[in-house]
Amino acid sequence: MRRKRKGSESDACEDIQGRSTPPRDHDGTKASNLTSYYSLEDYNRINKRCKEGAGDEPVNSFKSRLAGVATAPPCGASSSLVSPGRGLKRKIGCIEVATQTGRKNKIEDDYVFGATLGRGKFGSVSLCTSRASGEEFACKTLKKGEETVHREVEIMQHLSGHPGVVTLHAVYEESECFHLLMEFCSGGRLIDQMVKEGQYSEQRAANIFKDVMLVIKYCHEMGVVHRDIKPENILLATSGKIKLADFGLAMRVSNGQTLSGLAGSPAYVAPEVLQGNYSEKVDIWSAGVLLHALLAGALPFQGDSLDSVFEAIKTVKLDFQSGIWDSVSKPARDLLARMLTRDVSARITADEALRHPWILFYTERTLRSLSFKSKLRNPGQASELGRSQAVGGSSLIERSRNHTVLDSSTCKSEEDEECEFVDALAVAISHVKISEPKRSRLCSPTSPIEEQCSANISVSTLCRAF
Ligand SMILES: Nc1ncnc2c1ncn2[C@@H]1O[C@H](COP(=O)(O)OP(=O)(O)OP(=O)(O)O)[C@@H](O)[C@H]1O
Repeated sequence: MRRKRKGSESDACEDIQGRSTPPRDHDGTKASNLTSYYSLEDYNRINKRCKEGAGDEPVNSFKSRLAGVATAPPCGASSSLVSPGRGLKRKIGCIEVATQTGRKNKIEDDYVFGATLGRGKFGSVSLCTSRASGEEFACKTLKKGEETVHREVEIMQHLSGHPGVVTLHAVYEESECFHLLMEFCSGGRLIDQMVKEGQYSEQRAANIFKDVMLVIKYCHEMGVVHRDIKPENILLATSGKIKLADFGLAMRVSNGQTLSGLAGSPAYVAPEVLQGNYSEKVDIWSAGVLLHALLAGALPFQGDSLDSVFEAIKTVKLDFQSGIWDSVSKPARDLLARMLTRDVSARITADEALRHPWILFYTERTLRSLSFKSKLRNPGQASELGRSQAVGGSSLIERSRNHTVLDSSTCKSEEDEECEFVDALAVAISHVKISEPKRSRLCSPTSPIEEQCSANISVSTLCRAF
């Protein structure tokens, strides 16, 4: 499975058993113990090694790398567990012509390498510029020998074309490595924006979240479970639109098939992953953690060590009724509760999340359609009306918190279609049942998590949280 990360295995072993201070990131800055510094595979492998004692098997042996490998069905007929020696060439047979073109050339013949954009577990990502067109790309260089490399390439190719997925343009093969030439996302990572900006307004959170759910829905429809949804893996295009990246842990599944094996990032991992048998719903849980972070400015499940984070994921009862949640609308909290439920069958699907009243209310299409109708009706008043609707939008949610329906007399005309539409939406939202999570969905209740009681989440809290 995944390669050994920074630091030695023995350091990590001590660290996991009694760590109170977070490890240092590759650039020397202190990383939070909730960053995804250790992947679950690292944890699984290190824990196993801690139990078995050092020296049982070489760290990078195939078996040790498989310690965290999901026993998912293979990625298409061509991706069954072939011997690594057969390499990408065999796999590339299922990859479209466009990505094969580079294989004949050396990447340096076609592109000039620039600054390093980031480093991950598998390798580094650099900016590179096309010699022919001057166009910029991101190039991920991966050392050979990892089965996941093949899977990542194949899945990226399988998903390429969707506006929410980082496009894979070409793959160059060298004796030691593969270069994945991808679209360059100049806006950086969502996590960095979140740390900088802190808590998001509901409207902003809903718009980002909707795009995330659209791409998750697409992945699931395409039979792909990402397994590592987190803001570190959500990049921003120049346009500001989100792009899902890093398919290194993604797996293809066919209808009804389940996955097993520890995979993901600790703070975002679904409880059923820790239990060992799971489905695409794990992406919904992780997206719920992301939504929590956007709205509250902090992660829902925290702890001083990986074990305590996992314990929180399995047992903490989230309390959306007080503290910071007083200033968050009930529909938003309702959506969160439906995503962060431990009862997998009760957890909503990506499609259901996209049809949730909170998303419908806040997202661009709804607001744009209102404003468009206004323009058609009364061009002179269009912008004014658009403004008042946008303002009315937040008060509407505000009112729905108190189960009050927008009073149509506040609008200019009773027959005004926009008012009817807004009212209908208000009714829908005010009828959203914000039920307490069912007892059966919860593990033994513990005290509500601390950050939910803190109304003022500062950037420093965020830095710690992430
Ligand atoms: N298309 C891209 N455009 C711009 N930057 C990118 C792009 N792809 C990756 N990066 C940068 O490189 C970093 C590492 O990339 P990526 O997450 O794909 O690698 P990885 O080895 O799989 O990482 P991880 O350790 O998180 O699993 C990203 O966090 C991001 O900062």
